[in-house]
Amino acid sequence: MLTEAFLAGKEVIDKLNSHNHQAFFVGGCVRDLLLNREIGDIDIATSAAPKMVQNIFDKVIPVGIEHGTVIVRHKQQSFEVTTFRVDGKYTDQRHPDEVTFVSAVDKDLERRDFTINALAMDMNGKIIDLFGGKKDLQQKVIRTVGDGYERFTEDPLRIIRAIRFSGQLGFFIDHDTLQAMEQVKKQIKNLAKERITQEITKLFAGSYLNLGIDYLKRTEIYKNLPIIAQYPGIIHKLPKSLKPLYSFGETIALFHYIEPQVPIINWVKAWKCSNKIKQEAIQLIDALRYYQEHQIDKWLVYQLDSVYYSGFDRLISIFHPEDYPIEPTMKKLVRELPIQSKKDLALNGNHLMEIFPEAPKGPWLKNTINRLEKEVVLGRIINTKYTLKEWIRCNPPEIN
Ligand SMILES: Nc1ccn([C@@H]2O[C@H](COP(=O)(O)OP(=O)(O)OP(=O)(O)O)[C@@H](O)[C@H]2O)c(=O)n1
Ligand SMILES: [Mg+2]
Repeated sequence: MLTEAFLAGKEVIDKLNSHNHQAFFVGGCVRDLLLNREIGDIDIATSAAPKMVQNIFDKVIPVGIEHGTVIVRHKQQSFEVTTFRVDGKYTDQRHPDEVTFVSAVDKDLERRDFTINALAMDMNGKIIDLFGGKKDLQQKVIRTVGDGYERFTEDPLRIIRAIRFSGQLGFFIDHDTLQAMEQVKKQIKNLAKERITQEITKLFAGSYLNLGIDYLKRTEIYKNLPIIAQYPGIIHKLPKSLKPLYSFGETIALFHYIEPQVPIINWVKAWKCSNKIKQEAIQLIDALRYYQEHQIDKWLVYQLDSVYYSGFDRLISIFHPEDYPIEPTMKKLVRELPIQSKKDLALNGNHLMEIFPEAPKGPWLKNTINRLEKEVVLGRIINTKYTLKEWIRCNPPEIN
């Protein structure tokens, strides 16, 4: 079934064709269409040079003209349109030193990583399959296009991509391909860390991640990954049957929970993660630790940002499978919370200073508010000025 995005993509291809240019769907979108999987981004390869593409369409964003790539906006969708190309040598293993644009799709497909990613499809749904990609899709095999050693030295990220695809699709890696991966694996160290993080994020979100992790172990490719290279025991401590984790913050929390010796901040720095991922990992770990001592309660759901509830539940499924799923309980508890934040407390710092007029300002103010907050959230005291004042009189703060 062609999605709306595909139908809009067909119109882009149709328009290029009507200007006498060849154009095809290529890469992951063709693979995923044939596998009946949800389609991510749609890539189009064309014989038209980037300048021509810019002339043909109204809305074109020149994201990587030097590599022949522009983004065409059509019907509110984005299409990465790339001119057929043959890459030159890769001195930095990331950007080819030169890109030669060619007029045929064959050469373009030849430079791609795996047979299952080297399929092209024209606007009538006719597939161009020069390397047995369809057969490999049927047989569930990941195999390089041509010589594996060459493909992996061109871009060693492809080694991790092979493992990522096995974890996403449940495919086995062809024997020669696997050998070539082992030959080139040391070069993974030279890759930009963000690129590795992107692929490993997709691996851990894969439905068959245990297969991918098995490959990481068997090939010892994990010895070339940030942090894991220095703590090789970590990978072996991973639970045997993991469930997919949909964000890298969850994955960091998983690793930190099984190996607390490595601080979260070290993961974040070594894997070049965003602040958002860092916050997510910290919140999830705090919640897991609290859960270990107290189980689920209102304080846990109050402290944990609700966007992380399902991630927390996924970690519970790993570490406390008998308690899974816990998200419904969390959602029920959050609806019953007496307050949503500190601001809702019936007493604030100014009130506290009125109660203790002699006391100087200091950390005691914040500490007292925090204690009140927890008592109220846990339902041990009612959130009224009177009861909070009474509680303070019975539990006078240490003024500091
Ligand atoms: N190191 C790489 C990265 C990409 N490609 C080619 O570029 C296509 C698009 O790359 P990308 O979007 O990164 O991967 P997809 O295969 O599309 O997977 P996803 O669904 O995750 O986007 C791939 O299918 C593959 O043909 C490649 O040959 N070598
Ligand atoms: Mg893609």
